Amino acid sequence: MASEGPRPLVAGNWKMNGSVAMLKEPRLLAAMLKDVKLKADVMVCPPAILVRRVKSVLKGSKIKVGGQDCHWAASGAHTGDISAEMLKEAGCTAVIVGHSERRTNHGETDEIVNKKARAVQKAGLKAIICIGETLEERKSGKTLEVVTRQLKGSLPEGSTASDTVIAYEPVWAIGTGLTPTTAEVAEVHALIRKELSGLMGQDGAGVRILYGGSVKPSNAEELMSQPNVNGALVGGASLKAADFLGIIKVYA
Ligand SMILES: O=C(CO)COP(=O)(O)O
Repeated sequence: MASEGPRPLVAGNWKMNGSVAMLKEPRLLAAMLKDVKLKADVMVCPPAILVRRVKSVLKGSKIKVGGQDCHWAASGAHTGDISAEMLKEAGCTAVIVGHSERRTNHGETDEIVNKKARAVQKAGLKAIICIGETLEERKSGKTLEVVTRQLKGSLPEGSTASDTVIAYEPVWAIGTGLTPTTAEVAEVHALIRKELSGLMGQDGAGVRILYGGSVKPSNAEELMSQPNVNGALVGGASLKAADFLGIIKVYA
């Protein structure tokens, strides 16, 4: 049973994967979901260069398209970057910001993530803000402290339930096949909910809190049934329509 709360979101983060040949997967997914009544929103976040093509393949389906990152400025001298406005024009309704791979590989701090999230919200899109502890931080008992600090630092002032999604992704669970226990997931999600209520007031209850990190068809049901887990951010298992469907079906 999926847990109570805001309408869930299952989002697939393709990361730096995808090609024109791979467009058959979202096409297949749209066909498979055509007559399924879902209690969740579904989204795919391909590399920016594929957004328009994925959008066109998904035309007429319920599946939404999101970006994986953006610059905090709307335009300007930022070679190699793209803005939230550009992703919006290409058909995105959300943008992931602060993924741990961006934080680690591109030195993104909470302050940078906050600016990016604000730019996404200003463009009229949903910011999917990622937070999560490293293995070292978990082992030294710092998980709750780290998650609280990242949340407070990365969430723009004035965020609302309709323009904000939080994704809790323990860094050590990403792409490793490892997941926290259900009790550990529930503990962190409860903390995030409490902090959101403190920061946003009543709106905090309506923010979707996704779990991400080695979500697969075989563990999705158990993870998604934890209190305050309102969907998933899926990496590897979102690349094949059949696997992604196996996760989405938790909400069918
Ligand atoms: O980082 C993730 C999604 O953003 C999770 O990746 P995996 O599902 O491949 O572990």
